Amino acid sequence: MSTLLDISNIDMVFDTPKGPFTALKEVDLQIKKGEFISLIGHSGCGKSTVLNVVAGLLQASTGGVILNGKEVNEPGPERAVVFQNHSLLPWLTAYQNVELAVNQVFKNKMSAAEMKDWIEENLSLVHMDHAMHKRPDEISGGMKQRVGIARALAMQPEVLLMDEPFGALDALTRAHMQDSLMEIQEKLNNTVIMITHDVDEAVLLSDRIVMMTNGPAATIGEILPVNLPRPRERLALAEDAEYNRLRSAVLTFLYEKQRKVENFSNKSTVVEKDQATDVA
Ligand SMILES: Nc1ncnc2c1ncn2[C@@H]1O[C@H](COP(=O)(O)OP(=O)(O)OP(=O)(O)O)[C@@H](O)[C@H]1O
Repeated sequence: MSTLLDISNIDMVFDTPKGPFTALKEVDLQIKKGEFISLIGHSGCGKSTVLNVVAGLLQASTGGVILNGKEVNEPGPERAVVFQNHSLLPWLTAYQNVELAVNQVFKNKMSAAEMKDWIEENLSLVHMDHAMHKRPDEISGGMKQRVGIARALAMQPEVLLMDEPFGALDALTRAHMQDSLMEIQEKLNNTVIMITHDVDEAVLLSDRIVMMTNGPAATIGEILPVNLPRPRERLALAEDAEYNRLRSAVLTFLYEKQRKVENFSNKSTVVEKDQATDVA
């Protein structure tokens, strides 16, 4: 299959008071339609910078991003972003938050009745149809993230960009959200780039895991294809030899090949291999 999104040889240099800072160096990645890509790497390596360049929120210093043959240089609804913190408008209901995005994209293309059906369809896809007339302060963190995902999906983006979408959720809610996302993915075959710090989440959800080296001048260190059959079921996978091999490969990359020395109160500490599966 041909490339949908071409992240072509990106360098990102930020101007800082101390002079130019090279955050990314020669980041090159081609993504096919329907692929689920995870970006993983230690804190500060440049994952959000990559995502922001694809979103059109940042302009690369060298190289660029091509989506469907067109260069990306500003934000657009064909690249919807889901952030860690839902970013819903607090005075609007779940329905109205999704409506705002749908209006932006489909105003002259759908009738009022079609728009209503479409909004409701997307809210039901994320299992939020029962609470669609509630405001963000009346629903849980997980529910807010569901609305954020519905809002992004309702724009029918060509690429869904997710920056640690479940990072602020408790483990159980997070597992539910991962299952929902796999279910949606199976139905819609979205093209997704997701930043995560969670090794299990990366293996469970991805077709490929893109592992980034530490900055400055961070780049793609290794790409791990995940060929586990779908649908994937977390309990069965816990015992699966291939799942565990992939999980170990990511951990080895992060904690051996890209071992990171942290400075806590003037004391150097190395984040050890078996400490956790959440990347520091
Ligand atoms: N606007 C900016 N100006 C200067 N430096 C920046 C800017 N944005 C990011 N950086 C630097 O670029 C590097 C990469 O940052 P980025 O936020 O992309 O990392 P990250 O991998 O997403 O981190 P985290 O996992 O902690 O969210 C960091 O060293 C950061 O301090």
